[in-house]
Amino acid sequence: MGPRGPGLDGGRSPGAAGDGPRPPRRDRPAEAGAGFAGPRGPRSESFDRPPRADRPDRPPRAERPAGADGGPRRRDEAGAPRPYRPAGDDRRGPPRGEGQGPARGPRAEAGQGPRGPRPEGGRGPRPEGGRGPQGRGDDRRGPPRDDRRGPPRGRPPQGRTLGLEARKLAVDLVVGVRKGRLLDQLLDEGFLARRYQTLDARDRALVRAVVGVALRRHGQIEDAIGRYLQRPLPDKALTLKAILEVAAAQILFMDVADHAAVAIAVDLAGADPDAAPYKGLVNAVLRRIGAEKGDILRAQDAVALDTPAWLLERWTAAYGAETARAIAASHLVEPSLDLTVKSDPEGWAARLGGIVLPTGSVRLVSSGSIDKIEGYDEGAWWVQDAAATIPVHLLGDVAGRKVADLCAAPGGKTAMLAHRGADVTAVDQSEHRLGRLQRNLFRLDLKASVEVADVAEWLRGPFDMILLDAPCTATGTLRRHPDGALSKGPEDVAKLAALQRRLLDQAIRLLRPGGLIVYSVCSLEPEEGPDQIRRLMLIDAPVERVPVTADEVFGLAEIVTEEGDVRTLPSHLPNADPRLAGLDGFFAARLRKKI
Ligand SMILES: C[S@@+](CC[C@H](N)C(=O)[O-])C[C@H]1O[C@@H](n2cnc3c(N)ncnc32)[C@H](O)[C@@H]1O
Repeated sequence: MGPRGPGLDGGRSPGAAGDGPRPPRRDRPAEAGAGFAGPRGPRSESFDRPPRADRPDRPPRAERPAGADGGPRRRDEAGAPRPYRPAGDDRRGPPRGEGQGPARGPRAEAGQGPRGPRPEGGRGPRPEGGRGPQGRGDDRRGPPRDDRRGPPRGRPPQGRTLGLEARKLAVDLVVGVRKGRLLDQLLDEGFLARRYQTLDARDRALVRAVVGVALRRHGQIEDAIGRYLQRPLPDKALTLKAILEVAAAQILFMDVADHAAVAIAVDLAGADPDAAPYKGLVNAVLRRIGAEKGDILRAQDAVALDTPAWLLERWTAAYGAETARAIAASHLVEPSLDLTVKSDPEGWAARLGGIVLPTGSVRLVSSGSIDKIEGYDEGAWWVQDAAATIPVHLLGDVAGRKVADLCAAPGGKTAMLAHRGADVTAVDQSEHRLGRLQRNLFRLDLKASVEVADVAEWLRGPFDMILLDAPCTATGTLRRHPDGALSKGPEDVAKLAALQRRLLDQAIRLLRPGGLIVYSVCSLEPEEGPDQIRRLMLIDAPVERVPVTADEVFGLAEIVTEEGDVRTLPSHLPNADPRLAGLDGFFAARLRKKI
């Protein structure tokens, strides 16, 4: 399947077609532009590097708000992103979803907004006595009462610089995604990845949280910014736009004090030669968003704004309007962390504070680094969406069978196959990703033969069974990879469908007569799923479908199609707690090679 996650390590497929740089998608015309418009009023209108591994085990450290007065500080002025609570910490409840309304209304008290930019290069001492950061203590609880009145006079002011590097990196990552790169790639290799690695765990968590919200809610954020611009910002002003978006993400959706978000954005604009002339605009627009966020959020149709129109249209055609909206709505919620455990799911669920899903996966409201979760070091489990386990289940008993896992990295399915006793050969064209697969297998104490190869040209076998988890558009994993909504376009569907055809034809050649093949993709697009199987039937390929029954998929009758294939949707597996709901959108079909 195409890039998606979290896999064992949450990595995505750099090698997948359609992943290359592409101009930013602009499927919504700019509605407003450069030049502050003033208030218009709301329109109605790992295995080794886990995906969300470093969500904070505590919220990021507090920021000292720029230009803050010396008045008492409220608990929520700390820079902790609201929706990204640690597991088991239910003090704030789930992140806001569609129709849940704004997080909080505009602050009523005076003096909470930003005072405007500090003098250029303003990292130095403030004229007024500043309050220091809350430090690295557990700032979920806020500072001791007395601290809220600010630090003693003369304490060096530093709050504004706290979190600055994290925000700067968040801005650069958003720019990278807008240029067509995948977020996981950017965090995996290259200059931005190195900057990311130099941050401490909490700042890394902050970066991921801010970027995640900025991408997941990109449409609402663009809409909010557009309300206060008279003319569109220049096309090339990617950094300026990202500065606004990153700050607006915090103001609209996270538990970050508005003035802190505004002040840091103004600082970032001031430090960028192209954005510096717009410092005043940044300040004014963000302050208006802060003041009117309640009205803005109430007026927005989050599903329509945050879902690319081409995808919503496709899903409506494929699944109907109601299901299409349900799919899109599930993308607005940060997904759970699913673990595939080697044994004793109930025991692990109890130890980790999770629930056991019908698939046997353990589901957690995750936070913190996954390598800090109990059982990681001993290799008791790996990260894998519950839906991603289904293709291996469809192969049935694999013990002692010669199985080829084609397009295997980072290896979630390889691990399942090896753990079930198969003699596995894992093939992938990405050496880098196979390195991760091998590290993951090592941690799990599992074994597989590994080969770097283009599956379309790989000649081995014959195999008793084949799993082809083909590269795809990954539109079924936008919950986990919201950047996919910005980096993919309709042309990718056709491009990847052509690649899938070639890989599928080759996979059938590698299978022994009577052998089983499971074809899977994490795409919601019919061309990448059922249409591939339909084509095989039409061309009279030497395979026949072996229909899946509900019993084989844990009684989940809703995921079995009329033809006997599996189709999971992000809106499946509902839960009263939206953080525990959903499945990645997978398609899987089982075929037997004719004798
Ligand atoms: C989503 S990933 C597979 C995930 C994996 N099966 C798992 O469960 O962890 C798709 C993989 O296909 C690989 N790939 C893409 N085109 C390929 C080709 N022509 N030959 C071999 N591998 C390819 C990518 O490098 C990527 O690792």
